[in-house]
Amino acid sequence: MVVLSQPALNQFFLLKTCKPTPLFAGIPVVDLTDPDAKTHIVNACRDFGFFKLVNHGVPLQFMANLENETLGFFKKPQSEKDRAGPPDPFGYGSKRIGPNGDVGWVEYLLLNTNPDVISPKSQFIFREGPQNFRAVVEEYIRAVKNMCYEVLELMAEGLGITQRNVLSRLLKDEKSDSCFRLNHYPPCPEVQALNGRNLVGFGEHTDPQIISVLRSNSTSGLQICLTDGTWVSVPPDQTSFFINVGDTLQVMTNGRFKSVKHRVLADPTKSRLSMIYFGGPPLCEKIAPLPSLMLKGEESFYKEFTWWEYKKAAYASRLADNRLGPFEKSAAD
Ligand SMILES: C=C1C[C@]23C[C@@]1(O)CC[C@H]2[C@@]12CC[C@H](O)[C@@](C)(C(=O)O1)[C@H]2[C@@H]3C(=O)O
Ligand SMILES: O=C(O)CCC(=O)C(=O)O
Ligand SMILES: [Fe+2]
Repeated sequence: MVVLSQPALNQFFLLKTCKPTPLFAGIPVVDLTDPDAKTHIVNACRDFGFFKLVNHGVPLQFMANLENETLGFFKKPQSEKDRAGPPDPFGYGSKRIGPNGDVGWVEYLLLNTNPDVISPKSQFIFREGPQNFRAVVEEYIRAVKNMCYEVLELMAEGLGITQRNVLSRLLKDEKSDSCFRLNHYPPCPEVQALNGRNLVGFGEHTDPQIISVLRSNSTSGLQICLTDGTWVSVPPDQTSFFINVGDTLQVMTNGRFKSVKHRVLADPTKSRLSMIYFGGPPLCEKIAPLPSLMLKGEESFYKEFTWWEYKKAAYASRLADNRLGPFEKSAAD
């Protein structure tokens, strides 16, 4: 990515004045090998929509392999990377996020997670990319998906649902509409001259899917919004995963879990690399509160919709929009 002068930064990127947010020590930590993991998962999803997962069983070597290969891709000349774009929705993108005018200090690759439906653009990326790229992406995704199924099965148990696979089956389905994102936030030395203002790497938003599984290098930048509206910085941990509740899981739990609002700020000196698996249901899946969770007489807070309908609306929205708003039932419904 090119270096921009300060006036150019001011013009092009959404800069916000915000107080420094110290690293937050209260992020819930779930140990996947803990016999009480299911309870901790449910409590964390209820109170934060977010948690850190340790002892997850995904080999650290898979993370390191993917990080190395990905850095190899982002180090290529801009003209070569651009040949893997635009991200419509899959492919290479730089500074522009989504189709509706959002921008950020980030470059990224968006990929489909289903190796059978690998898009021509992804094939191109893997053919032109670093030597081993496709192999390490697939190795990583396979391991993360399996770990994610376990998290969702523990979540169902923790919610008191007897059908353990009620959530995981949606991601295991061969038609699951999941995707994978590799984000690179180059260091931005100009940030230091911004008088306490921050440069947005990836603007505030919630993830539309069921669940997101994030791993980053040791550069901070990720922030989450707590239920009282305060933003806190997540201490990075390159050996762990961070799990986000997505909008779809909020609906499926009838609001018991809330999708977490999050964002990334650019760092003046260090580059951040993150890899995120977004687990979504099949396009035709009806999204509604899980019947096995609903108490007697409890009504859904949401109109019924399919994932395809929600996804279509999401891709017509701006990053910071409240995407679930139009799907909430009003008094008249
Ligand atoms: C501005 C946008 C980018 C996004 C599609 C959208 O119109 C609204 C949701 C955004 C988001 C956030 C989570 C994931 O990073 C993502 C891939 C997704 O599924 O929804 C992005 C979309 C994107 O970058 O295309
Ligand atoms: O890159 C990150 O750390 C988070 C990015 C993110 O929230 C997203 O891609 O949806
Ligand atoms: Fe996100």
